[in-house]
Amino acid sequence: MGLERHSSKSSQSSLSGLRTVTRDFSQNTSSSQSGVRHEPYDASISQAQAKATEAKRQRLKLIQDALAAASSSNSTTQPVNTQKPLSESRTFNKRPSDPSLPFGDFDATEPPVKKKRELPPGWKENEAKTSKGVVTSRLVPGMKSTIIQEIPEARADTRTKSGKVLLSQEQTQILELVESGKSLFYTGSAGTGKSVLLREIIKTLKRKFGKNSDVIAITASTGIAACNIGGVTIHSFAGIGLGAEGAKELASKVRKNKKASGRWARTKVLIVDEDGDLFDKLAEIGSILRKNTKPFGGIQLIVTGDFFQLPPVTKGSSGSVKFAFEAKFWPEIIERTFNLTKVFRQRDQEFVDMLNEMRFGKLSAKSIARFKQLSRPIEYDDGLGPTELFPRREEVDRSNGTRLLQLKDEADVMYKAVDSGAVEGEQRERLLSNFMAPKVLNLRLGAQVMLIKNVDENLVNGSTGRIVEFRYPGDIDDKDDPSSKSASSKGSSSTSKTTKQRYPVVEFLISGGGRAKVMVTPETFKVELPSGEVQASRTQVLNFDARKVEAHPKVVQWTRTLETIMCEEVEEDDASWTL
Ligand SMILES: Nc1ncnc2c1ncn2[C@@H]1O[C@H](COP(=O)(O)OP(=O)(O)OP(=O)(O)O)[C@@H](O)[C@H]1O
Repeated sequence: MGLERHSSKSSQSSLSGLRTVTRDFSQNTSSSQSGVRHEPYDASISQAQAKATEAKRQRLKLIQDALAAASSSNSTTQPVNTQKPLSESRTFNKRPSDPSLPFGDFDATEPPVKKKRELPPGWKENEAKTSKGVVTSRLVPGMKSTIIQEIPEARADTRTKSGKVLLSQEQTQILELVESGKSLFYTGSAGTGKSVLLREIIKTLKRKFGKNSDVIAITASTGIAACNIGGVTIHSFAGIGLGAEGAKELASKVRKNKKASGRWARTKVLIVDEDGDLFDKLAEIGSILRKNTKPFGGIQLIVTGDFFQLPPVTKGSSGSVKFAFEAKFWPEIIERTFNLTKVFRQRDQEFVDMLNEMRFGKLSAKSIARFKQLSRPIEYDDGLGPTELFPRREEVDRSNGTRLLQLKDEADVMYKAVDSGAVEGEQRERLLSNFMAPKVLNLRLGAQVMLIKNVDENLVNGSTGRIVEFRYPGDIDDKDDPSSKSASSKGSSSTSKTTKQRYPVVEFLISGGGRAKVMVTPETFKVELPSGEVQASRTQVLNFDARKVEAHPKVVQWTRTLETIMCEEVEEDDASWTL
């Protein structure tokens, strides 16, 4: 069972005073009572029993009266009844007490009404605020007891019983400004709840516009980011393809596209998640198409993201970076810019400070020493080393190359990608250079590899494994080994048995434990227009993953201009704060 029983001091103390009265009904003499055993009649015994029963009844009546009096003078005292889940007996629980409970008519000669442990609809998770945080009680299906867990607010699920998110003050203020129609930008370091706030913004706007919620355009700069927020890429929304042409040219192109021009016409709020490059172009296109001189044609704009985490991709090594906040129209349209400061993800202030220093690219001597302390050889027992992340592709390639050379078995097996697409020449190369799949991939027996496309629920983008052999397609369908299969999302039929090429057979660690031996065959990666036209595609086998992380001096400078919302929430244990 993956659930622990937490019994923190505070939860115990709030239960003090709660007692269990065990009533023994085996002594019941009432003949009308079903289930009573009938003994042979003995008058003397019967008389004594009747006396004892009467005395007991009197005593219990006194107790009952005393309890009733206590109850009326203190409304938070709960009935002494063990039929209810523990959590319901907590004095801070605002749920009304169950009127069907036999408190007022307590009769020791009557067995208690057998009550099924029933929870009101929606009582899966009931939260009550205490001075220390949020108390969450869960009834775990299949378990008899209620798990009571005290979670500090910062770690608690953000949702209340009604499905509402408990936003912090700064998140709430931004949400209110959005609702009032302001165009704004908000950022914040990792874990400050940007995504949580964005989801609430989207929900609130959908409520605001009701049936007309198609006036809200939710976009992100990458497909993955768009997927996460239920949106589309900004390119797809705008209908500008690659967006390489000038604003006027793009506007006339969009005008010919009914769907795209319709989107521009009806949109009232545009949500942009981490986009920099296209800002001015889109601002102009919007104003041309909507015949409104304001940037974006007067559309309300909500921009979010963290420029420290993901600056715009530069064009070529000498290309200068242009952030959205440097755009010509930025000051004209973005009325307020905010920095979220409350960190929800980490509670350790020292760690938050270290991460924050790292974010700004300025580590103190103390933090450097602490990071060095953390450095140690990594132990792993699954035969797979930890994945290394590098900010630059060149560094990834260099590291992969070195690792390959360290493997003494066999020579490299080389895989050349097959490229195609509607665009050609330099433009296609530029598109392809952003792909995870490389043009040429060298592999070797024993190499550790990572899947870069989802195959099924166990083999997903990011699954790691080791090459155990190279084989020709068809050889892998080993009937004696059910774990063997082909890692093509289209199945092994996409590669002919007569192919001269051998492919790597990788032993992957699969989610939920276990391993699977898989032949990895070519997959196609592509960039498509909303119309479905493939701009560029590459068919290739495997490569490592790497995330680019860089701090940029322009962002450091600009961040100083952001507004922070002064909060009164100063609960010590709650969360950490950052600049
Ligand atoms: N108001 C809140 N109350 C409690 N927890 C919250 C709140 N807002 C966010 N969180 C929690 O904090 C964590 C980080 O939130 P989120 O992923 O939205 O941060 P982020 O700023 O988008 O992070 P990143 O920049 O790393 O993507 C999540 O576990 C989330 O549930």
